[in-house]
Amino acid sequence: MRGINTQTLWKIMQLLDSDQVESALADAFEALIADISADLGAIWLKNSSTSRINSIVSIGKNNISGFSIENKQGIVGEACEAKEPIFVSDISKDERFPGGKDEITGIEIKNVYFMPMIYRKETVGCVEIINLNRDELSEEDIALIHSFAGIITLFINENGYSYVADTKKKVVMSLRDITKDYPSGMEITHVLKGVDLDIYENELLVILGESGCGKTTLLNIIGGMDSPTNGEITLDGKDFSHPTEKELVNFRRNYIGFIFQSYNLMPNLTALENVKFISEICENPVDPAEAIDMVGLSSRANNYPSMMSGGQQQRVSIARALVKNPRIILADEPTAALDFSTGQEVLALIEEVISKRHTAVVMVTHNVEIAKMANRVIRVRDGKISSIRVNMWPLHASDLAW
Ligand SMILES: Nc1ncnc2c1ncn2[C@@H]1O[C@H](COP(=O)(O)OP(=O)(O)OP(=O)(O)O)[C@@H](O)[C@H]1O
Repeated sequence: MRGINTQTLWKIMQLLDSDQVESALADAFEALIADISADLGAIWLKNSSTSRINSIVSIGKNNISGFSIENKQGIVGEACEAKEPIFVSDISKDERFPGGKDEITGIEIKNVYFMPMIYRKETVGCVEIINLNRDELSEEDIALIHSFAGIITLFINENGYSYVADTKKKVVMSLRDITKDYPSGMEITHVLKGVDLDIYENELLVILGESGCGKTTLLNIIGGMDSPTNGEITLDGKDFSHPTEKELVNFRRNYIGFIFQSYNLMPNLTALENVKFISEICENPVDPAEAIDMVGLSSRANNYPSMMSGGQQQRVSIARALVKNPRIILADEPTAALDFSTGQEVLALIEEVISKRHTAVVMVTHNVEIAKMANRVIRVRDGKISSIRVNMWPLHASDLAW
């Protein structure tokens, strides 16, 4: 019988001395999923104080980790209660999956395997393995899943690691099955191939991915600067899939703040004027002087961009985003042009904005260190979200190092 392969074992071993638990769990889980050729999966943990079961790591195209399951409900809860694995070989024939779909994610699944994680007779969570097309899991696959669940259960208990559910998360924007095609000559380039994503109030969502995978395209669609080819968008629960040009302009003006790598300030306007200029075109602005004060630049309010350092210019651009009182701030590589300590100060400011103003910040970066301060990290691969990780213990910007 096949054992856990060296790479998966190595990833699991890394768990033992990792302070980035979700990240290490996700890496180990990703290796297991690849090893057994499964499509998607999630690791769920039980919150011992509420019995709520939350997905803490998910691998695959859907935001499974954004979900939690109320006490004892759902099939994950069923597996946890029964303390027995549940294998559903064809969910279209199982009444627990109405319409032949997973009721939480809406994904069309062929089969799914739930392996409860049991420590000293107590269930601490569940490993879920999802196959979109495959018929059966082999005995070897099941043995691997069992070994994996056993090892991570031990690890989780050794480390006293548990999940505290956040029940108050409010979705600002939802994207469902978003695609984006660009014509290139006689061909069509499929840049986004079905993205599902919820953006929550009061969170830092970091988007990582290789160059050319579609991050900026996704950011542009979230910001209303580009339209998807297909898919649905909801804003505060209302459909926004087919906005008129006027609605789009209003959306960009009032809903979204932008922070760019290159600041994009008007050179002939002072710091305060750059911020005022934006405040005059939106509906519900903050006082521009207050926005300048919030970014710690009151003494520089009358300076022109050329008289300011890169870090100070980026602070002005944050004030300019803030002054709109936006629901979402989009930040495209906001620290890429800054040295380490200035970049860290800018990130600390972004952290403060999220905590004080409850704004969602969606940040694209190539810097994986920054992902450690995110509430969630999504990885885009070849036009799809390949994983979403919930970071239970985000670091403060001041604790980052690169
Ligand atoms: N307007 C466009 N017309 C045609 N192709 C485009 C257009 N915009 C982007 N693309 C293509 O879409 C793909 C994804 O581009 P995108 O800028 O979203 O990637 P990215 O992940 O942000 O890359 P990077 O990290 O290098 O900024 C690339 O192959 C790019 O060439």
